[in-house]
Amino acid sequence: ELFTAIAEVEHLLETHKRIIDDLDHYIDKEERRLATLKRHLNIYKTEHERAMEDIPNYLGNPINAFTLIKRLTTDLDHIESSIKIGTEYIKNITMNHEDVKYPALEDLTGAAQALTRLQKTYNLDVKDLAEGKLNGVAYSTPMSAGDCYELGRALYNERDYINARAWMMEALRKYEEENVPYPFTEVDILEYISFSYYLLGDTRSALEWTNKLLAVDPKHVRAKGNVPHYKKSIEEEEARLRKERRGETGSDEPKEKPVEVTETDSYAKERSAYEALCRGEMDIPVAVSKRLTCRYLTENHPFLRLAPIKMEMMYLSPDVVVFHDVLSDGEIEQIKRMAQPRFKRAVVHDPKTGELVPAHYRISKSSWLRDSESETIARITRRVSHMTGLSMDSAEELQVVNYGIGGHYEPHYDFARKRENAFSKGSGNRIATVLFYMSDVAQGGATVFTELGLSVFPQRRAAAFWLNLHPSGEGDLATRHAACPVLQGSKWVSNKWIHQGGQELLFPCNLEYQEEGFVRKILRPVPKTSR
Ligand SMILES: O=C(O)CCC(=O)C(=O)O
Ligand SMILES: [Fe+2]
Repeated sequence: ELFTAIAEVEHLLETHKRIIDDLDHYIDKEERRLATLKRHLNIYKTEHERAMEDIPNYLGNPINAFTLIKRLTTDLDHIESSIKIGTEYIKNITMNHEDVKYPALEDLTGAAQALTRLQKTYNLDVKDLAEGKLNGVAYSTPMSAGDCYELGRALYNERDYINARAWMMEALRKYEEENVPYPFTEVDILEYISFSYYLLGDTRSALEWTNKLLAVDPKHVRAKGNVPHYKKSIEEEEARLRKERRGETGSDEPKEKPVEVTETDSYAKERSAYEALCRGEMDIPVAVSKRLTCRYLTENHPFLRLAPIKMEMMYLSPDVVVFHDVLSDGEIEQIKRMAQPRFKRAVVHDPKTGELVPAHYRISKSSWLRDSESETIARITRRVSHMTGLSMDSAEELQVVNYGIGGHYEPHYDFARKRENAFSKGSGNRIATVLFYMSDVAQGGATVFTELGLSVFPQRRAAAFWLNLHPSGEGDLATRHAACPVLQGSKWVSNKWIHQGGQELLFPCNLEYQEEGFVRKILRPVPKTSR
């Protein structure tokens, strides 16, 4: 599960370095198969140097992270099998190094899925990505035919035939250009392309590509076997179409079904808003934006008179606020140092079993820090109280999160929707969220509010704040939000979730819905007369 946090992928560079050393030694001893080995070694070396120049920037690039994992999984298998020739020394590279971490095939799949997620969310062109370009600008080393093939294979095994086909097409193009020996052949690529077409229901194209395959290898048994099968299903399809054109539908069903709004429709609508927001393509309504202001917050606590907090309104009703420069660089480094050794892959509640399980829609690693562990953490909790005017009596510990390769968290609410979950700890539901940004993110990684049409891009040292509940205590559905996939960079955040318990006197509940200026009211704005 290395792929679920970029900070963990960094360990692989040590492993990466070991492999370089071993291979170097081996080449001194053995001259056979030198061509293949040297090619691999050169890639490892160049990439490693590039990585060492600026590790966070290098690993923050998901293509680099993918190819790094690939070099340490499937490429390594190929290396091992191509150098079997009597060298006990190098036979088991992976066995000699028990002290370093190796990625597993699951990491390769995770990284491949991440690339597809990024490609879909940010409308990236497969060809550009394969060339190592992002929005036309150089982004990473161009991918090789082998990289594209391995990515296509991982996607095929995940049954993502559309993307598998797109990457296999790139593999084919590069294979023809590169002219280097690979453990797979052009025929293998052609076979993946035709199977993908077939499985996508495009039998004509499947047949066309099978014929291309047979032109290269006329004896290919599986391909020869498939041709009559494809032809038959094309004929059947044509017969059905002819029949339909003659008006013989063969059933009494009405031709046009009534339009219903289904769950899938609302899912698709949210999905497209989510992706557009991630790309920063949506603006909030002018009626809201023209009323947005910034000011210094000085009133919540006497301490703020000495150190006012810069407060920027991002949305009104429900209010979303960003406080600027509320963490220091030293605090951020200390939080990361404390959190990382305890990282666990993020889990979500399985609504069926109620158990905590890893999920593809939340790719990150996280851990929890208590106030009692360090004065820094306790100070940050006090600052949250000053910032928000809320009691920390029932707040959760500080949750520290690092996102993985293409890491994200799909649209969700922070409050518990089931009564039994909302009151399980006796402290009530999560009334408010303070989300600290502990890194800038070069590209992607916005926090987006799908109901509001609001994108908040991370700014190191800032914190976003909003209330999740109406004054009545009911969850505010307008607070639905998500963390967009990280396109470039390593995104670190921490969450402080504040509960209802302890706010009773500060902030009495009533039966109203989230009213105008709810957050602004808690933050006790300067009275109008003094403005
Ligand atoms: O990382 C983000 O931008 C949002 C994270 C989030 O919503 C959560 O952890 O609940
Ligand atoms: Fe959240």
